[in-house]
Amino acid sequence: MVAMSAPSPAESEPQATDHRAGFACFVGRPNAGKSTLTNALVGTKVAITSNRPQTTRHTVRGIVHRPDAQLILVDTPGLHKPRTLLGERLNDVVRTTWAEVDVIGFCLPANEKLGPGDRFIAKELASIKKTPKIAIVTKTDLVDSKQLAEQLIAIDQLGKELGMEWAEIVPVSAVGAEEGAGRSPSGKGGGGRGAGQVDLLAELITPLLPKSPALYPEGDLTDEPEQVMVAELIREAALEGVRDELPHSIAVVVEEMLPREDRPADRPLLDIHAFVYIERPSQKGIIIGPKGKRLKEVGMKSRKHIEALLGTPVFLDLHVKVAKDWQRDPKQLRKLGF
Ligand SMILES: Nc1nc2c(ncn2[C@@H]2O[C@H](COP(=O)(O)OP(=O)(O)OP(=O)(O)O)[C@@H](O)[C@H]2O)c(=O)[nH]1
Repeated sequence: MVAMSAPSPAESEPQATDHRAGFACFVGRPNAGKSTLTNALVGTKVAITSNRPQTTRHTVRGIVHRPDAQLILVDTPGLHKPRTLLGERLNDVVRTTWAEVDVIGFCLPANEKLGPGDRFIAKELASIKKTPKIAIVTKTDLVDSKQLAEQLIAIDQLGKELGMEWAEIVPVSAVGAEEGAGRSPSGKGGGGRGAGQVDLLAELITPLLPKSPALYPEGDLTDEPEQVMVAELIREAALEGVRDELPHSIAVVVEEMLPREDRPADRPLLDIHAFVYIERPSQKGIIIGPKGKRLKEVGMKSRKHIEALLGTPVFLDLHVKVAKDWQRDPKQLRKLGF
């Protein structure tokens, strides 16, 4: 790090010396609201969200640009009991990330009592001494103020029990703050406060980041390759409405993204060819649906999101392929990007 000099009398560029930049990650059990919060902070849909647990596979970085700081968000999968090789690798990814970031945000939903899953993560967090931890109470729009207060106290106590000091305990609602969040709040709490609370969170994280000039060019929202982002959006659409046993069996790989030739400059079209991988032939029918209806819907839905992300019209060509037991096969895992 560059040593900071004493404030110059001219005070010509205070922002340059006070600027901070660094990495933060959100942890918490599945469904705690990590991806939604990442999107709300970044202000666009970069991490996939779903009402199903453990949908986040790739470490998607969202970049928050503020006048005084650049916050790079690393979105990790949930930490859970590993049952497969994939599970083990995901847990390794999580722990490595925790040790490397400047701040950890521990997400705890306001509407669910602290459980064994939260304690398991909190214990692991307590063992990472150096990284400051912020407790983030998510989904505050789903509870009343009494329930929120109880949760804040419980979290404070949990920290004390584990001999861990929270740098902050911050309540947030991402509803109303995120473009595309779309789910309506229950009306119990203060819906619509979302954006302000999310900004406050960014403000509280900023002083915990090291002093540094911006690390990414202004305007960059993520450094994930576009193909990975596109694959995530397709996977999200494919997961919608499928039965519980399927989510872990779906992987998406974008094989090719090419601008269509012979198009006038003002009417470009991007051809995207992607494969939806499943583990067993019996799962094919579920994904494709009667007369291909489901797959068509998946294509239409994800195409809209992809077009919004890339800012260009897209022709999406989706194929379903069986990659037998890909979760247990290291070679297949590598091929699928894990
Ligand atoms: N009402 C409300 N719902 C929220 C809020 N934040 C997230 N949710 C919902 O909670 C569910 C889970 O949110 P995610 O952001 O996908 O949770 P996650 O922690 O990233 O989940 P994994 O990827 O499974 O680890 C989704 O249905 C979200 O719409 C919030 O502030 N208010």
